[in-house]
Amino acid sequence: MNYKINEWEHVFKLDPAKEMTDEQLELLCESGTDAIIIGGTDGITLDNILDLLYRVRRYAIPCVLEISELDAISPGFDYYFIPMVLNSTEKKWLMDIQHEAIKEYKEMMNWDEIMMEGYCILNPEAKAYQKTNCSLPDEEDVISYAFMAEHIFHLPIFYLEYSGSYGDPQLVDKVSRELEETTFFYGGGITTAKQAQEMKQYADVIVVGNSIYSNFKAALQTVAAVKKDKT
Ligand SMILES: CC(C)=CCC/C(C)=C/CC/C(C)=C/CC/C(C)=C/CC/C(C)=C/CC/C(C)=C/CC/C(C)=C/COP(=O)(O)OP(=O)(O)O
Ligand SMILES: O=P(O)(O)OC[C@@H](O)CO
Ligand SMILES: [Mg+2]
Repeated sequence: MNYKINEWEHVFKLDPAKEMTDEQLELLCESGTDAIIIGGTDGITLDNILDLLYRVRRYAIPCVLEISELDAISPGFDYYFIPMVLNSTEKKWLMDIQHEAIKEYKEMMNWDEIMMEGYCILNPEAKAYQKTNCSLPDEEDVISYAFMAEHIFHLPIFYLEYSGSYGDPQLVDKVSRELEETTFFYGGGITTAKQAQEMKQYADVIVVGNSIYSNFKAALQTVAAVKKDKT
C-alpha cells in the first residue's frame, strides 16, 4: 500500500449511489490501482458511503472520501479530499461551504488526512458543473487556475475534471507543464487503455469513474495500461 498521494498514478472513483458486485469490487481493489476514491454528486448518503467503505476495507488499499455532502462525512477513511471549485461562478462552491464545515468540524480535522482539491470542471453536461454553476474557462483561464492552485492557494491537488466526457489531451499537457509541487489529477471519460495511457503521459494521476459501471472489463484494463512499465 502506498499512502503517498504524490506517487499515485491511477485511482478508481466509486459512486456509492451505484451498484457493484463483491466480485467486481475485489477485482478493482486487487487490480494494482493506487487507491479507491468514494464520491459522486448525486444520491450520496451516509448509509451508502459507510456501506461501500466497509466493503472496500476488506482489501489492503488506501480509501479516500471525496466530500460532496456535509451530512455524509464519516470517520474511518485514510484520506478526505475536499473540493474547491475554482471555476464556479458562486463563491459558495469555492469557499463558503468549506467555511461553514470548518465551524462544525474544526476540532475533528486531522490535517495529515485532509487534502484540499482545486477543481476546474470543463464538461458543461457534468452534474458537478451544473450543480456548482460553473463557467466554461478558455485555455488561458485553465492554465491560470492551475497556476493559482499551486502558487496562490498552495493546494496539494489540482483536479482537471471532464466527468463523463473525454478531455483535450493538448490542454492536459499544457496544464501539466504549469505544475511542479501540486499533484495533477485528470478525470473524465477514460474508457479504454489507450485513453488512460494518453492522459497519463501528462497527468500525475488519472481517475477512472463511470466506465466501471458501463464497461467493467475495459475499466479494469486501464490499470495495467498505465502501470505496466513498473511491474
Ligand atoms: C466526522 C469526521 C471524521 C470528520 C473529519 C473531518 C473532516 C474531513 C471534515 C470536513 C470539513 C470540510 C471543510 C468539509 C467540506 C464539505 C463540503 C460539502 C464541501 C463542498 C464540496 C463541493 C464543492 C461539492 C460540489 C460538487 C463536487 C465538486 C463534487 C466533487 C466530486 C465529483 C466532481 C464527482 C463527480 O460527479 P459527476 O461524475 O459529475 O456525477 P455523478 O455522481 O453522477 O457521477
Ligand atoms: O466518471 P468519469 O468520466 O470516468 O470521470 C472520473 C472522475 O473524474 C469523476 O469525478
Ligand atoms: Mg461519476
